[in-house]
Amino acid sequence: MTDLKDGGLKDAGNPAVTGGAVISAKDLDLTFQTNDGPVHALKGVSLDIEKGDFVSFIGPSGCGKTTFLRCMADLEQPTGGSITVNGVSAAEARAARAYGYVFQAAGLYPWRTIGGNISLPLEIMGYSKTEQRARVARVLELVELAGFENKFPWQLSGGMQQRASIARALGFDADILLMDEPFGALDEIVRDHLNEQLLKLWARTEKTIAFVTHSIPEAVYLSTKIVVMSPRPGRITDVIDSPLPKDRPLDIRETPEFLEVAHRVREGLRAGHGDD
Ligand SMILES: Nc1ncnc2c1ncn2[C@@H]1O[C@H](COP(=O)(O)OP(=O)(O)OP(=O)(O)O)[C@@H](O)[C@H]1O
Repeated sequence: MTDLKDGGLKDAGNPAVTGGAVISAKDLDLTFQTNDGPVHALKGVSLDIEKGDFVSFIGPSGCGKTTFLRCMADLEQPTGGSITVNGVSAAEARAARAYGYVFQAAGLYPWRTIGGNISLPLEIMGYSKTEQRARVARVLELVELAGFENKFPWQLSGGMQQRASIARALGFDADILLMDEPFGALDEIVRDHLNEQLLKLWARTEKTIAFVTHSIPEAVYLSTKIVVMSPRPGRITDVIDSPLPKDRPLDIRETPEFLEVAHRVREGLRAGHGDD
């Protein structure tokens, strides 16, 4: 399922971001043609994601969150509107390896060690062995998996495997990380811990992150901006700029500010349902 070319990150400097949005969608539409007729997945979706933003997408199942992320990654072609990534088309950004993509399932090759999995895209891109080793060590340290390089995926817990998959997506130093429900399959305690680690990683690396989730607390805890989507055809019904400080201990989730944002997200989800 995981295409490593898609999970890779580009090497050269980012193209043409000169102050504008890192990701900019304008009036995006996507209709899939299926045997059962057209499926209208996205309708009139417009959004700007600025450099350094942590943007979460939340909405009911089938509302087009993954489809939108895949449009950013040039893995789906919109049937209307436009999208730019780093100031160029999604296709050009993909060719320049502008982003790392983390899937819901870690998608690690069981016959390769953790280090081997992380270095695979680097190998494909022709990095020297020395450079590969240095990069693997650096990203493993970033996801707090230093020392696990020679383990095989099955020797790691689900949460550790997901961290390894994040490390793989960090290998090329792209400034954009696209994450599709990376922690959806994990239990709550592990998820809390990974949420904390992801925030630290984001603060350290200053990446721009687009993150799909079903969890209101996860969206509110992680994001600088929360995008609420409606049931199909997926539209954006609310964009909430988080008032929470960047530094967020887990117990911030019990503060009135946090609960207020969570309430607004919940209301947005309800209102979206009401439109149908
Ligand atoms: N390749 C495809 N061909 C046909 N229909 C598709 C395709 N990909 C997605 N869809 C449909 O488009 C709609 C949006 O799907 P998408 O996966 O983007 O939703 P989602 O919000 O990410 O859902 P979930 O939260 O369940 O993962 C769904 O109705 C889905 O069945």
